[in-house]
Amino acid sequence: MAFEQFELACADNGDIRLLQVTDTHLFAKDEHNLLGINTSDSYQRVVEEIRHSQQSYDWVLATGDLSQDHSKDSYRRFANITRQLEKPCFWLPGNHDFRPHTTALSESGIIDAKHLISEHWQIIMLDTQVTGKPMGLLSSEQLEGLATALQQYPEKSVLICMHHQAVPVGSRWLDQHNLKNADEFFQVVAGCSKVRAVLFGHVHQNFEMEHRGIAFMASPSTCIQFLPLSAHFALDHQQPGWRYITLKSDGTISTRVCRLAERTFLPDPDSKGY
Ligand SMILES: Nc1ncnc2c1ncn2[C@@H]1O[C@@H]2COP(=O)(O)O[C@H]2[C@H]1O
Ligand SMILES: [Fe+2]
Repeated sequence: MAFEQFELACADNGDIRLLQVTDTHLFAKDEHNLLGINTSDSYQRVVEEIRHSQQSYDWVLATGDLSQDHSKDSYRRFANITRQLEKPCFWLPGNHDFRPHTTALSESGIIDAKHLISEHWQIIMLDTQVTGKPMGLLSSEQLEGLATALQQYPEKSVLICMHHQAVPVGSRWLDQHNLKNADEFFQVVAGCSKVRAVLFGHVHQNFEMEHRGIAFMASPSTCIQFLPLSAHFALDHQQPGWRYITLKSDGTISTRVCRLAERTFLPDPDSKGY
């Protein structure tokens, strides 16, 4: 199995400049919220802040859990807010996404391609969803597609994106919902020294760690934040955020996480989960 390919143009200096938004958890209805945060308002504020920032980016990557209520309208809402960024957006599914209704994404201009190719880099967007379960798993088709992509362009540096964490983030309650066959994933990437980074969502926090020579990076959600290194479910009062990533032509990466400055979005302190 091979993934459908999409050619990525680079900036004048050869860089691939990315913006990651993740875990928007949107609803169809304007007034619905997740643990006290109106997820539409928080994503809209994030997009406004990105528009006002000086940082340039050419492509948007959305790394799953775009919807919280499974509705087609929640995916239309995602596309409508994301459109304001005025850059092409690629997406991959998280555990909360509902595949029969994600068709609303492509109908609204969000790009479905999962294998993005540029002169010096390839970006591979993997599907780790197990329908109805919070944990992640790479199917044999996904592992085969990954292996095929790595073999096809052995000279290109690689960024792999997926929703779930392939390495523990250090919170017991959250790490039980991890990528269950991370060992199989590592077997496939072990054959390729060009894998530079794995970018993920799901953990609703800024996380950066090097493991087996690969940079693992997760980013704040655009809505609720989980408290890092907590054994039990706990929310953080940090604000919604996003990440910029620059893939340079020499195979190196520079990255930066940003958050909303004003403390507008505060979750319900009595939340026990969702
Ligand atoms: N209190 C909790 N304990 C364990 N898991 C939870 C709890 N609350 C929510 N979850 C699950 O953990 C997941 C982590 O992030 P998600 O947004 O994917 O969705 C969350 C839920 O599926
Ligand atoms: Fe998730």
